[in-house]
Amino acid sequence: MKLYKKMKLFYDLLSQPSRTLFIYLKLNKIPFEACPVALRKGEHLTEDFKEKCSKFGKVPFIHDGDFRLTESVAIVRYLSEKYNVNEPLYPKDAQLRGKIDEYLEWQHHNIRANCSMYFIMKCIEPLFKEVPDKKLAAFKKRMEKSLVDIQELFLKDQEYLAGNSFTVADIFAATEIDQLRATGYDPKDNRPVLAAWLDRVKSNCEPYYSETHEIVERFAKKSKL
Ligand SMILES: N[C@@H](CCC(=O)N[C@@H](CS)C(=O)NCC(=O)O)C(=O)O
Repeated sequence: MKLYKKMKLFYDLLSQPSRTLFIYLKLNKIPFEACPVALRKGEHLTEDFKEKCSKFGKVPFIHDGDFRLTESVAIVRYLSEKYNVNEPLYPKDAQLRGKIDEYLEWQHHNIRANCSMYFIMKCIEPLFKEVPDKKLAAFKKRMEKSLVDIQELFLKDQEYLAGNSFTVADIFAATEIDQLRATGYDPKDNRPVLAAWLDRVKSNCEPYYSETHEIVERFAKKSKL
């Protein structure tokens, strides 16, 4: 009998792309061994970690036997090919996939950069140094511009980011946008289009959405105290 080793996913649920991959794997019923890495404890900062685990010293990453891969978007593409689970979250159809990839390329310098920088300025940097109000305001402005773009450039005439079907692009975006609640900022406020989309994405991902966002929920509650 041939014994297959399960792929290992290294992640921290406080990391947006980690939550995306966790949800993606669960929705596609791809078996994996969950290997949490506690970023807050600095478990990823050692040279040993970089050499043996992830050359970039970041999560998420996978070990699939001897094969190691970092970068969440690259991992989704690898998994969709390896497990042939393209439909419906990352369809093979050239035009459908083109639209998903359009968002995935756009997000790096927009939603990903601007929402995570606001989170860092509001929740992480103050643990080490004072963040001037002016600096925080500048990051807030960029983050809000990205939210406007999501509504106006992507959701104007369609239900989801890449068309009228729920895809992996929506999972990537929702995990970034929802994390803003941990800073005490509700991205749904005064944005009915974005709010309705976020609710749709969440219900497509349940029960894994709630499972992976428990930590965001905890931060959000704390931010209101
Ligand atoms: N582009 C990467 C981003 C990876 C990344 O920035 N991970 C963060 C958590 S969200 C991390 O591990 N940060 C630890 C550090 O930079 O020390 C991906 O999509 O996988």
